[in-house]
Amino acid sequence: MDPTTSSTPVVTTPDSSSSEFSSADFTIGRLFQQPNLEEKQAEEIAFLSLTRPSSHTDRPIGATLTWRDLSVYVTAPKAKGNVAPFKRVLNNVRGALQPGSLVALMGASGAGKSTLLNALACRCPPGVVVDGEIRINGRLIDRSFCDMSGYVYQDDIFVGSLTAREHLLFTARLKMSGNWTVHEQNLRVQELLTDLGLIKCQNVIIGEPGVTKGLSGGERKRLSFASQVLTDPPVLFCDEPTTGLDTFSAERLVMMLKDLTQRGKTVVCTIHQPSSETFAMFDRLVLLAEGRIAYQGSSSGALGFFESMGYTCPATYNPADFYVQTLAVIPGLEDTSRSTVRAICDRFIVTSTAKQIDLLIQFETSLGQEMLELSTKNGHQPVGLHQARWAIQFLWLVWRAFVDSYRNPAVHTLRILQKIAIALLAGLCFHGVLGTRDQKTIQNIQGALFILTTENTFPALYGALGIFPMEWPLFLRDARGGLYSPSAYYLSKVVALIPGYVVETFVFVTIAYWLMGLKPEAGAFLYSCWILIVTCNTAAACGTFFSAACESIAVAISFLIPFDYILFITGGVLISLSSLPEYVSWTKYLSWFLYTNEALSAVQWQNVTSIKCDETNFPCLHNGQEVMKHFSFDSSRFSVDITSMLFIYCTFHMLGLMAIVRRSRS
Ligand SMILES: Nc1ncnc2c1ncn2[C@@H]1O[C@H](COP(=O)(O)OP(=O)(O)OP(=O)(O)O)[C@@H](O)[C@H]1O
Repeated sequence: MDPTTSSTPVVTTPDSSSSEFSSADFTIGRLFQQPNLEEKQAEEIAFLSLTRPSSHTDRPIGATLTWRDLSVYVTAPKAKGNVAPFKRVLNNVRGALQPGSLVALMGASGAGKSTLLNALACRCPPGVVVDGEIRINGRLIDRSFCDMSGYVYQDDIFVGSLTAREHLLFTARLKMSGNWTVHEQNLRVQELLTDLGLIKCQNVIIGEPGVTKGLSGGERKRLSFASQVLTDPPVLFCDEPTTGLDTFSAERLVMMLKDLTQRGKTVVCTIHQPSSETFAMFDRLVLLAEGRIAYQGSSSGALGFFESMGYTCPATYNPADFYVQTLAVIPGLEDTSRSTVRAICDRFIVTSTAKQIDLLIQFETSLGQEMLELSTKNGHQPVGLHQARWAIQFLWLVWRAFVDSYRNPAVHTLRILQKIAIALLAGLCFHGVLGTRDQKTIQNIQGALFILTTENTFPALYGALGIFPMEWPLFLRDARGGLYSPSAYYLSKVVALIPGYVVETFVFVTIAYWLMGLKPEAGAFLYSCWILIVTCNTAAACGTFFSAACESIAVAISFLIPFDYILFITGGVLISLSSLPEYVSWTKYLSWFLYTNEALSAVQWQNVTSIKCDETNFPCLHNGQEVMKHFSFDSSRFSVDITSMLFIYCTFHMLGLMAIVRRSRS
């Protein structure tokens, strides 16, 4: 049942002949005329819930969006005395938009356009309070509306190393997997690439403006738009979609939006300074001023309304510019401007257009009530589009992270070269000084082990700090848009980093271990590799936690430095563990430096039964056991050391995950 194709208008508005909303617009009201409402309930509940019908060819149906008594408050900057914690940015506004409308939401800067758009799209940032009713086809909107509507942001954020096709496929897998088969998803991606003129550049890397070359501004915008219309949402919100585009690209984009509305979609755009041609494509206009509605209705009707107030648009003027200028608060003329705005808004409320909007809102509200009763009676709950299962989210996020990683080979090559260089340097410094089993080599061997520990700790620890701050805006947008969960994202990042740490550690240890001349046994070497791989990942887990908990790399570093300093000191090499002061000795249990040193020492000194004693050396350590004891190490704790590191690894990741979940909600 498609309300946009219904043939029987059934509601007559008080002044339908001159109405902004013709009686034919009230197709939704036909439900009230059906004598056998019960028989229609299955269809109507589907209508109410806006769920995607079962087959690919059935598109989601159009939607009427209404809002009334809508006020939005934001947290005002705290003034001295904290008198007004909230500032009202939208003041008791109401309105209605019907399927098939291309709506321009305009007004001067600060009028409240983005705030209204976000409120209607159910995408207000945390801290913004929305008071009032917003309904979609009569039903009060909730979180599921966010999943079933599209939102094209003003600034496009992508993973720049993906191609246009890969980006769309990735988004399709996450957005559509609950309702579409993989084949249908692929078809939809192909269809959009073709329809939006992206076929030519489908295999071009998206790139990052100013950093790596990739898609043009217009192509990026179209790609962003394609991501949002993948699921064919009944309502699409666009925040300044033409900003940054030349006139031709802007017109092309608005034509695409227009095309959507011709298939029954509702498209709402905030828009700044459109050209006359672009503006003419919008069939409905909502003008905001000082958080109030100054006009709402057909674009053509706006000129007449302003004229009736004595504001005539000069013939050579772009009407869009004229409206915005008339409603702007001009610096130096604030009082006059505000009284003009007040007069226009007050006048609009009493026009017949405003009355018809009120009537439509009432119809929608009563329809919503009727449907709610029906669905409650039949046990049907309205549902939105299904989010992909957690495992699918995780797998595709890992895929994206790997693609991103191998498309930046220079970074990996550089890191491996750096590891090789440091391993050669460290290896050469210790070369030839560890071989003879005498008292001097004890210190040299412990020093070599400490170098292995630190070189596999600090690069991973500090290297992980950039993981989240660098991708935070992308993550927030995707997670809040319901594309994937913070846990899937966090764990995908962790998993994607593991192979790099394993390879880098293995390369480093292989070179350094043999060049230094540590215990020449394959078993000892492999054990050492294993210990250091765990160490490297534990250090990275710690860095990942600080990265997730802090808003920038600089803040993370300032917290991390004192933290790693303590761990470093209590690592068992710089100071004998038995002589640590009581009040600080507990920190050694948090130190993976200690666990690594102890485990590596156990491997090196195991089965060392005799160490030469020079008579000048006092005290003399005769065997491996005594060396271990001297450093307050215990070889029997080897498995405890490994388990403790794994425990620290898991704890840091749990804390990191909690931090990312908390921050994504705050
Ligand atoms: N989260 C917020 N915290 C504090 N003030 C806010 C917040 N969001 C919006 N505002 C304020 O509310 C008013 C309306 O903002 P909004 O972004 O909706 O305006 P706009 O019409 O979209 O402006 P522009 O065209 O410049 O983007 C502005 O004065 C803005 O400073």
